[in-house]
Amino acid sequence: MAQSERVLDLSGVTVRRGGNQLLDGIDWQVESDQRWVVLGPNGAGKTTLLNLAAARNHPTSGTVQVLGERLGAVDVFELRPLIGLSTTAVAESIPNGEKAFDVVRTAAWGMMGRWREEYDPLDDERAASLLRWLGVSQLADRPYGTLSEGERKRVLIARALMTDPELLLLDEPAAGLDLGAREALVATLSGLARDAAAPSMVLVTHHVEEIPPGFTHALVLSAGAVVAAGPIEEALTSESLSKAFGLPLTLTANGNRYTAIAT
Ligand SMILES: Nc1ncnc2c1ncn2[C@@H]1O[C@H](COP(=O)(O)OP(=O)(O)OP(=O)(O)O)[C@@H](O)[C@H]1O
Repeated sequence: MAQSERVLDLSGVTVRRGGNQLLDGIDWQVESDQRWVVLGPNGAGKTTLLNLAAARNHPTSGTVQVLGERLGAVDVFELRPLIGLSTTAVAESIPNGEKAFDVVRTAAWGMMGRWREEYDPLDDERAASLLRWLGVSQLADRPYGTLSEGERKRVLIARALMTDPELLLLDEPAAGLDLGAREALVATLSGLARDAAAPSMVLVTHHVEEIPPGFTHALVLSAGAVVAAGPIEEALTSESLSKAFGLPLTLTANGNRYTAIAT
């Protein structure tokens, strides 16, 4: 994309469910050349926010525009193929017996498992090259249920990229990975973040150590409200993290990686 375009535009967004206020007056804009990390404690509303961005949920009040289309005034089934999504809910919907190759390939049809759909050779090539790019092409014929957590995460990111989306949403992609697998995934996502041809990205995480270099912006959430949002070096600070997590934290930047500890 030569020129930056607005891919997400949330204005005064509130989400209420079952008497709970999940999001409270969120204003947030994401441009196509930005890569955002969303941080906050358990229950802050991160997944709720990602589900709005994924056109999987609607706000109770306020407006959400995704890729220039307003939720509530657009057929979400036309919008969803433009959005690559990797979440626990997606991971849990994949049949265990599905081959890794088909986990990726079925995204072309917006399906979770193979049925009677037909694929053209371009779909096959794309699925194979994504598995290769994520370093898991040797697993193409393995049933999804037999993959390790780290292997699954990579296959799910390949699946999220299958439709060549304009927006890529990753919910805790490094959760459950061992140190080596986490570092390898951070490096892969860093490469993607720095690729000008890659989609706009929003990555939800609990841990600053998991922020891939190349991510440009941060949104810090707490109790459904924005604590800080903007360029990562301005929004991600000891102060914003301490406020969000409710304890004194010191954030340290080591080159282009971060650590945070209680002080
Ligand atoms: N359908 C619902 N009805 C009532 N409360 C809900 C509903 N869905 C989510 N919540 C509550 O809304 C809050 C925000 O949930 P959400 O999953 O968005 O948080 P999160 O930041 O992703 O949390 P975590 O880091 O633990 O995954 C939580 O307190 C959750 O219990």
